Amino acid sequence: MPPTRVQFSAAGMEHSDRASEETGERPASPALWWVNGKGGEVKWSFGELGILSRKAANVLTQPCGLARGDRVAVILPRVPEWWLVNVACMRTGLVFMPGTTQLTAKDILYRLRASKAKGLVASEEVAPAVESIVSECPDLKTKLLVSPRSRPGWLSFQELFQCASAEHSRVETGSREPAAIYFTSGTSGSPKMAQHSHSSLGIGYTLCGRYWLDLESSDTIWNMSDTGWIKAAIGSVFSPWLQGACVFVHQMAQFDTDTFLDTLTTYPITTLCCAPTVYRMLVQKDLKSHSAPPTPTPKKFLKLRHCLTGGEPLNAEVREQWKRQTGLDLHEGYGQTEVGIICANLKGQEIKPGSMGKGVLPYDVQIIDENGNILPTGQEGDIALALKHTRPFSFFSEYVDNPGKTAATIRGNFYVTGDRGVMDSDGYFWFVGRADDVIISSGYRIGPFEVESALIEHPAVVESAVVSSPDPIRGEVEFVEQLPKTITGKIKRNVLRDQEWGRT
Ligand SMILES: Nc1ncnc2c1ncn2[C@@H]1O[C@H](COP(=O)(O)OP(=O)(O)OP(=O)(O)O)[C@@H](O)[C@H]1O
Repeated sequence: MPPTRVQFSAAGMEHSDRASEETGERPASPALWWVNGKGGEVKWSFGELGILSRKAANVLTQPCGLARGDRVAVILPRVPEWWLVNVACMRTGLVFMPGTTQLTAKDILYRLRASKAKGLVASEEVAPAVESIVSECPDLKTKLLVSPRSRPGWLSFQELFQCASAEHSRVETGSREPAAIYFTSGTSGSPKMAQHSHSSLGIGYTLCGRYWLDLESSDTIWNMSDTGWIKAAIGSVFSPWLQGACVFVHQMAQFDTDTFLDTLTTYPITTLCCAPTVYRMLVQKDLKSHSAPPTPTPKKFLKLRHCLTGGEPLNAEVREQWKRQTGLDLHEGYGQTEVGIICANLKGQEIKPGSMGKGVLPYDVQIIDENGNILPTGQEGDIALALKHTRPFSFFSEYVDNPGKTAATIRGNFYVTGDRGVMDSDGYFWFVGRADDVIISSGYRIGPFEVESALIEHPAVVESAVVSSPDPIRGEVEFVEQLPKTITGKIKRNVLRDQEWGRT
């Protein structure tokens, strides 16, 4: 690995920091470049990130009293401290458990109790929700507030950080030791606690950073994912830093398309990663004046060259409009909290509109039947990953405290994703739907995504969701102002289905 790359775990990171400092080969661009649109700006080199994260590590272990293996819930918006606490947890062997600030008191209670978290790092906006439930969390021993103001009952990150030492001896964590717990989106039920190791995060995202995100140390990636989801680990921590690339963050109070487009014309962002919902909103605007360089328009994107999306299906119509208006392809990835990226449209590969691309390394992706047999190309079945002799190094370790659910993901020699799809004769995968969402009508199996993609072609339809309904004759489509979504922005088809079936 070239010396400009940052290696994880913390041991590799410190070694790499030092080696590249000595040879002067550190990337010119910062490790983290944060702006808030109100004049606030933070730029940290990899060396500064090293020093500051050692201070943060001392805050977590000394005044907070947390120790290797303890679970720490981190509920912060996109503030620079989120990145510090993330690296500090790696250095100290603490298990990082991110959560979005959109969590309600009930959600936080569920997460703290289910995980038996010992520590909590939160921002001011979630402090009242935490205070309303904290008496029901007997395992929680420390609450750390990231805010310029202090608050009774909380330790202050800012105060402790000021006087913390920058000397810290990292914990020598093992490759299979827990590094993080991610709660899944909860699209199909209660969120599950997918536990990742220092190997699955630390090494697992190398290939994704190099090949799907196409990052090099001269790149700057803007990944819009909320800090609470694994997509933030993929696009805002491990994949970029393993390539020595700069992570760009714009902390917007609220997403708005004008600010978004202005950011791309102001900062040298080369790589953009957003949920399909964001692209669906953007293509409603006139983007012609925002094309990629070298088009000489006054408002061109400064450096944008590679656009990515994932998390839910991308309709071919949206991809076409984005390409037509900006001149840029959208490279879709398909993945899961549990195993990272499974299929993707890699740079240089032909994109087949509507397909989520080919299986990516280190996985052998197959379509299988209910008995674990590989199906011929063109036939719909369960999307699965072949398990050879050992569990792939990039796999989650388990669903915490849920051996039944962990075991249910295995069928014969395969890990089953829970999604249905088809592989064509060129090896491209086509998403049909989650196994639970597939609609059975008059004996036919209908993938909701295919119908949704047809509906969205109509100019009056921004987005669509198709679910089954108990009336076999009724075939009408309902027009609504808004679709129910998870806090990640994914359409909750299970809520629509429950409405249709009178289960709400
Ligand atoms: N490019 C994509 N195309 C279609 N579906 C996708 C794509 N990327 C991700 N998905 C869907 O998202 C799922 C993974 O999402 P995530 O790990 O956030 O949990 P979730 O399945 O949404 O939540 P839960 O497991 O709690 O219901 C995939 O299994 C798939 O159903």
